Amino acid sequence: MDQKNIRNFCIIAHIDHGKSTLADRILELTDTVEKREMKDQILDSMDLERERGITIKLNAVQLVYHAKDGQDYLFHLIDTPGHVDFTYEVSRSLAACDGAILVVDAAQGVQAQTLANVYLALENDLEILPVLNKVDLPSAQPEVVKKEIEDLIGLDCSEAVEISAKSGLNVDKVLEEIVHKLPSPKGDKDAPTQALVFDSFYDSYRGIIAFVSVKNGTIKPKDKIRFMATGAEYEVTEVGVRTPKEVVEDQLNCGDVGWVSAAIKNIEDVRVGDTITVASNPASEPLSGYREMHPMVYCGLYPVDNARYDDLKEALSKLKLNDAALHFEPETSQALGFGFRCGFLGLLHMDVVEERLEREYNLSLIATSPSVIYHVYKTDGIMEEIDNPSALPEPQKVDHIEEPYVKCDIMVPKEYVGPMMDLCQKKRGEYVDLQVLDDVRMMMVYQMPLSEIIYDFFDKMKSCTKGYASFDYEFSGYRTSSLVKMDILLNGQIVDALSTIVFRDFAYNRGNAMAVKLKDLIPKQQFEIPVQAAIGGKIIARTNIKALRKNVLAKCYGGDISRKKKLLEKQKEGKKRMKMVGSVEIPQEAFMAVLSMDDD
Ligand SMILES: Nc1nc2c(ncn2[C@@H]2O[C@H](COP(=O)(O)OP(=O)(O)OP(=O)(O)O)[C@@H](O)[C@H]2O)c(=O)[nH]1
Repeated sequence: MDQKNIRNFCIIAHIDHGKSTLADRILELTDTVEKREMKDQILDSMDLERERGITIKLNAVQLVYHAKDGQDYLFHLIDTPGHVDFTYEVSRSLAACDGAILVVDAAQGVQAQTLANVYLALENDLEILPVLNKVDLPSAQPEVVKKEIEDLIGLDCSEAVEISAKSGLNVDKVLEEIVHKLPSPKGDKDAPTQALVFDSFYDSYRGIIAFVSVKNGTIKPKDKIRFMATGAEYEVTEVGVRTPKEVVEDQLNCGDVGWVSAAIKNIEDVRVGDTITVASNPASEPLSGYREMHPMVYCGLYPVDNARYDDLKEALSKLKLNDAALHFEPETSQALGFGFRCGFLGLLHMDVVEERLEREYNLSLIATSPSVIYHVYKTDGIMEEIDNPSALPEPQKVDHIEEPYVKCDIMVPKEYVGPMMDLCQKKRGEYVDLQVLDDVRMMMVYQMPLSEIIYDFFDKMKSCTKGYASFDYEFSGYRTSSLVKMDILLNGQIVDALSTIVFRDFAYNRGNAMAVKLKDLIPKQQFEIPVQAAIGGKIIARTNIKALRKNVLAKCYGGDISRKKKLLEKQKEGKKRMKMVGSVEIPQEAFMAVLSMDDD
């Protein structure tokens, strides 16, 4: 198709404003997906996404639109996630596009991630098309929200289409707007090939498949391609697009968004953000890639069955192809054995990775409590980056510790400013600014320690504002804090995987809350187990898990052996996610206790 009839765009929005629903309607209206195959949120192809109702991965699909001017247009649509943890996916999608549809919920108005995603789109020089969604809702106020978009973002909304992605109202008008208002790709078909790798995944038959946006030149089977960052070369076996089914094509041209298969077996060779060129006529420069993402949150992942260490290693390498923001390196724990220290962009990301490893790679895992990266300045003048509390040097060797801070932008209705300020204060937040956004809302700006945000800030914010607040944060630097390592002892033994780094003034409360929570979570065993929290050898909290004398076989009168077997099986099932540490069996939940305890 003629390059001027191609439109590459993505849909951006705050979480739940209706991106995936709009994508569904667009696929329907363009007959991309047959009616009988249509299901809700069709681009959310992972089971996990459908169950949770959120988009985790970007998804690219090609469709043909017969426009009112009588011409056919080729659209490449990329659906993107809305949650702050997946901003990395969004920024990659944006770099593959020329335009973006900005979906704003006409009842909720502009939210924190609406702004964050618009800024990302502007950084990538994208043309932005504002669309007001959910106008079917009685609470929708499209005119008010349009004004909000104009005032807060500075986008002209005089021609913004008012739609209901749910019913399909006016979605046809959005398609026409895409044709008339978004630009076509600018590249040159005859120039040396430059294709941006924006995603990849591992296919057990074909090897690694790379998703690319071809910015210049072409890619076709038999071409010898070169990954410009790694220098690896492969012969292309097949190219194609997704519609959303995989379709094989003769070649990918400048302006196309599709996949390249080249029997790539070495995971290290394919990096998201790299540029593919053709070795016989190589481009002199790679395309500008993406900002390297640095994980914000770390935790240890260990196989429940130590024998599956190598499987976990392979699974992490494969998953990384599909999730460029995931980092991992081997580590050992006295309590848990061999595993990996993994870095994530946030807690939701961590949760999703763990669940994908379990589902897609059939692993049973123990995850340790999440931690941020601390800068530990030792008395010998050396600074160590510590992402695992148990690796913190002895207190006498530590001069001072710095922790990461983030700048939080919180949008909140006026009546909740008070409770929200209380919450920020409790979380060691430092007030920066308070601005009036419009008649109803304020924007609060705080500097906060990241470690306070990653635990339960989001849930607490939701409950103290009845779900009306939204927030976004970005890393703002390291600051010195009074921090100490808190150890947990079970049966008199320190369990390294349960150590945490806490703010000194919070230590007693946290220690108590942790001991109480562990008492709840660790099942009673044949003997009494003392649970203690300690700082530098000093016990600050203590409780006991009482002994239990439960005989599961007591209920089996007589000699019914099959029933006996069943009961034993059942007991074994229950133990699956348990890890024997010393003489105490600890369930997975206990390692995450810090996330769910109430220490206020
Ligand atoms: N009433 C109404 N509900 C809608 C409309 N569009 C979407 N929804 C609902 O809003 C919810 C969120 O829609 P999604 O399309 O999943 O939102 P999303 O922006 O893709 O969410 P993430 O991918 O998780 O960021 C779903 O329950 C939809 O059914 C609409 O036009 N009207």
